[in-house]
Amino acid sequence: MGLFDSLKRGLERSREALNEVFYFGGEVDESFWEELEDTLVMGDMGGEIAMRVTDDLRETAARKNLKTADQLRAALAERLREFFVEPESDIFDDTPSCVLFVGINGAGKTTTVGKIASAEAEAHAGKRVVIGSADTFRAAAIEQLDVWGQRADVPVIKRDRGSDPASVCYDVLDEADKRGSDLVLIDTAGRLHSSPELMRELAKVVKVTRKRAESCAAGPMPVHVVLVIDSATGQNGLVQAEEFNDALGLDGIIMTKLDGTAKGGIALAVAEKLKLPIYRIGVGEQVEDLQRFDAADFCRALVGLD
Ligand SMILES: Nc1nc2c(ncn2[C@@H]2O[C@H](COP(=O)(O)OP(=O)(O)OP(=O)(O)O)[C@@H](O)[C@H]2O)c(=O)[nH]1
Repeated sequence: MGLFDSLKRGLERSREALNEVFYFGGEVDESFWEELEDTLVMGDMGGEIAMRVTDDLRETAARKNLKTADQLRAALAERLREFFVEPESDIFDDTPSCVLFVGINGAGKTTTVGKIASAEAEAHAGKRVVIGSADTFRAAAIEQLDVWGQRADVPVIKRDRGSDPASVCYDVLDEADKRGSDLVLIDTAGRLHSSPELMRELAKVVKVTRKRAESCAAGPMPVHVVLVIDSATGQNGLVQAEEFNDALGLDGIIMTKLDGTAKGGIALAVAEKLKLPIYRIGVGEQVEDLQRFDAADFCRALVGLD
């Protein structure tokens, strides 16, 4: 299945709901606009964005005399596209780079680190990738990363369960520095954004990593903090993103599980509210189920265009 097809399949729920709205017989009337707004709200975009999009589309339709379902669909996809932020560069391509993966429990951090390590090691022969396991809380996370590391032939730097995650990150950077690594991917333990103590611990992890990364032998290594969000968490994903951003200053987002029951709108709500780029999306559990985020494709898939 092509990338666009798997995205389309993942966003099926939103597409089907919008298909019903666009299945109007004759003229676009008041009820069309009401249904459109309701459907966008149900798609996890949030009331404010849904209202803004509907109002703007209504104005565009009147100005450009858009009447057919196809014309309106295309205009909707274009309007939605405007909410997304283009990254200045790709943090996994533009090396040297150290990326810290943060997020709530079970969001898909460990799996995403593994998928990216595999994809980057495979796509670029000679690229020196290293995985750091700073999830010292969940023993299975270390084992999971070991499996991904072996599969991708990428070293995994780890310490015993219960070790201080900030000092693990220091050691990971030390090791990466010695090896002359290009890309350092660090998994952190899942935590609730509502736990001040765990968020403080994470802020320390980020601070220590940044500090050590400044003094790499080959020059300072940029550190990026990426929030991994399970798309199926709906509007709660926005609360998570705001809290993690307040505590850490995020650089970007990765949305996982867009293949499941996700409706997709949360990606848009987070991108719009925090003005952060989405670097990758997860559309399954396997190594190949990770895509670069393409806002135009995403919006077309969301509204049911091919
Ligand atoms: N369907 C689907 N499942 C995914 C995706 N990404 C991750 N998963 C699954 O989600 C579950 C949790 O993933 P993990 O990577 O262990 O999550 P985590 O964020 O590291 O978890 P904690 O360490 O507990 O915080 C696993 O069963 C993964 O296979 C995705 O894009 N699609």
